[in-house]
Parts: sequence; C-alpha cells; structure tokens
Amino acid sequence: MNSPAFAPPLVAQHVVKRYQQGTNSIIALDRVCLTVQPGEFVAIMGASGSGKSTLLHAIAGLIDIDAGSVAIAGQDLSQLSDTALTKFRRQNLGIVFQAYNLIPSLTAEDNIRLPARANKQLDADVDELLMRLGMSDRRSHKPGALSGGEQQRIAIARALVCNPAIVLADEPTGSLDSVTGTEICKLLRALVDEQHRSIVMVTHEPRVAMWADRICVLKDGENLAEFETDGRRDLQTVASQYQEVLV
Ligand SMILES: Nc1ncnc2c1ncn2[C@@H]1O[C@H](COP(=O)(O)OP(=O)(O)OP(=O)(O)O)[C@@H](O)[C@H]1O
Repeated sequence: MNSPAFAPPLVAQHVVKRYQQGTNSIIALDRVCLTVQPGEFVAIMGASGSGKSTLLHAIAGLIDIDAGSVAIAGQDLSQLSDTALTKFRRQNLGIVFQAYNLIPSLTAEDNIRLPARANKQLDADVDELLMRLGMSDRRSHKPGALSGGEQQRIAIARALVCNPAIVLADEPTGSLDSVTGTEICKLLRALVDEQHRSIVMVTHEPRVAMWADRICVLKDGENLAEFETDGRRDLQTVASQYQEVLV
C-alpha cells in the first residue's frame, strides 16, 4: 500500500453493495474497482439502475459496503468511526449534487464558508473561489435569487473550500439547460487542467462525460468497460464509443 502522502486520491477495490428488499437481495455493486490519480477527471456512466449513484455514495462513505474497500488519499474508510468519518469526509471530499443542496437562508458566501467553518479552516480563501467561479458579484445573494447555473457554481465552490483530495459530482448538470450544463462542464475541466483537482462525476449523458479524461462504464453493478477520451471533446466519438461498449 502506498504511504498516504503519495496515495492516489481514490482507490476502490472489489466493492460489493447489496440492498435487501423484503426477501429479495439486490446486488447494486458487484466487485467494482476504480482508481483515480491526482489531476484526473473520471466520468462514471451506465444505464439507469447500473449502480452509478451507489458507487458514488460508497466512495463518499455515505453508505456501508458489504465487501471490498474504499480508500481516499490512502485512508481506508472502513477503519474510521462514524464521527471520524464525518470529519474525514468534510476535510477530504467535496460533494456536488444535482439539486445543489444549498441552505436557502444563507448567502452564497456563507454557504461556501459552511464546511470551512465546521473544519475550523478560518483562513479558507473564499474570495479567490468566488472570483475563480465568476461569482464575486453574487456573494451576498441567497440561493433563491440565483439561477440554477449560479447555484451550481456556489455548490462547486463549497465542495472546493476545504481543498479536498477529490471532488465527487452526482449528475451535476442534471437540473440545468444544455448551455448552462456545458458551462459547468467547462468549469470542472478547468479545475482539473489549471488546479490539478481530481474529480469523479456520475452522468448518463455523453455530452457531459466527454469533458472527462476517462469514462468508466457500469452495467448491472459491474465494471463493464473503460475508455479514455482523446481530449478533442468530440461528442460523436464519445457517444459512439459508449454505445459500442453497451452492445
Ligand atoms: N436504498 C435502496 N434500496 C433498495 N435498492 C436500491 C436502493 N438504492 C438503489 N437501489 C437499487 O440498486 C441498483 C443501483 O441503483 P443506483 O441508484 O445506484 O443506479 P444508477 O445507475 O445511479 O441509476 P440512475 O441513473 O437511475 O440514477 C438499482 O437496482 C436500484 O433499484
């Protein structure tokens, strides 16, 4: 095992997750593996029910897994108590949801500051983040006074404020029109290219996945295939590669 200082941001090995529904046991993840290197942008794709969100929740330590392991920056999540896991998650994982999940009564700036305050990172550079995400002039607005794209920018800033080892994004453009969705994709891409961030993003749309470096396809809870995008952001190429692995 690598020492934590040099460990990849994410190593998920042979992850199994079962859900019990009455007498039925559903295998949502069946020995799924995923490693993400520093500065890598990985998209997880697959049909509805293939296990994408379950995998993201397992990586985030939001659900218990039945077998396998998830290590973030070298830390095996199963070794942490609930309290330690909550703290570790706050310090090492940034999570972006489709529905933004901002607190309506707080300004954009205070929403961003919230995880930093919980971590006692009082020196967090919120001004820089607001500027980087083009939101400086919206800092005093509450979420209800922001567009969907602006709310998602604030949610991304909130995910970055504690300088996490990895950012997890669950359908981050799912509530946005395609133009705004592309702006968010370009922003995520820039965070990887310019700041060497590591991102895992769940999406079912090739036009979103094409912004990643690598696409990992799940089918029925298993790793089906993986392919690299060639950096040209060519939708037709990515869409046809995705279709090819599905048939
Ligand atoms: N809390 C739960 N209880 C029971 N079964 C669940 C639960 N969550 C997910 N599942 C099942 O696990 C499987 C994987 O679900 P998951 O939500 O991870 O798929 P997905 O690929 O993210 O789907 P979608 O694209 O529709 O969001 C599905 O069969 C789903 O019905």
